[in-house]
Amino acid sequence: MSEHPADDAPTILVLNGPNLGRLGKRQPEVYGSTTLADVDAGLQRLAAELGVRVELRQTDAEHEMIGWVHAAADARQPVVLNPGGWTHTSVALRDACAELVAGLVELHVSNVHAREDFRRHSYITPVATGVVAGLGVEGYGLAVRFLAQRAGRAPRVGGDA
Ligand SMILES: O=C1C[C@@](O)(C(=O)O)C[C@@H](O)[C@@H]1O
Repeated sequence: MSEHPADDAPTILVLNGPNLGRLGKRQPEVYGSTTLADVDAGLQRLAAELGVRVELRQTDAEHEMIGWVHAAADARQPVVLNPGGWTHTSVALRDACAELVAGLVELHVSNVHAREDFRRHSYITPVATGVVAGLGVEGYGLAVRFLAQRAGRAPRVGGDA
């Protein structure tokens, strides 16, 4: 456990797509009452514990998100991505994500498989390392923990076999 990440500590990007800036007030019966600012605060505490950096961002603009993914690909950074509605619509975002090499966790706060049919198809899943869905905002921390472990910065979830 380290309070201050080392100079070479990896930065895990936590990228959020459209409407996720409204977490906390948006359909609380589906997405809960935690805001994205609350999620960020929790992730910063976790990052300090794991010895990594976490940078959380949100945008409603697809070109901005694609630019962030390109930069993450060039910098070989691990990414947690909640693509929001682009999950089900965006070939362009999937093509950008296909370039990521340091791990991509696709994350959904809600259980997309228990909702409308159109939410069951994701353009992102085939190019993701794995998917977290339906665990509420807790999923963000689990995804960060997984990517930190993958980067060699945290004990394996469940311990070493
Ligand atoms: O905006 C969102 C949020 C979501 O990605 C989730 O976090 O559960 C699920 C998507 O279907 C939806 O469009």
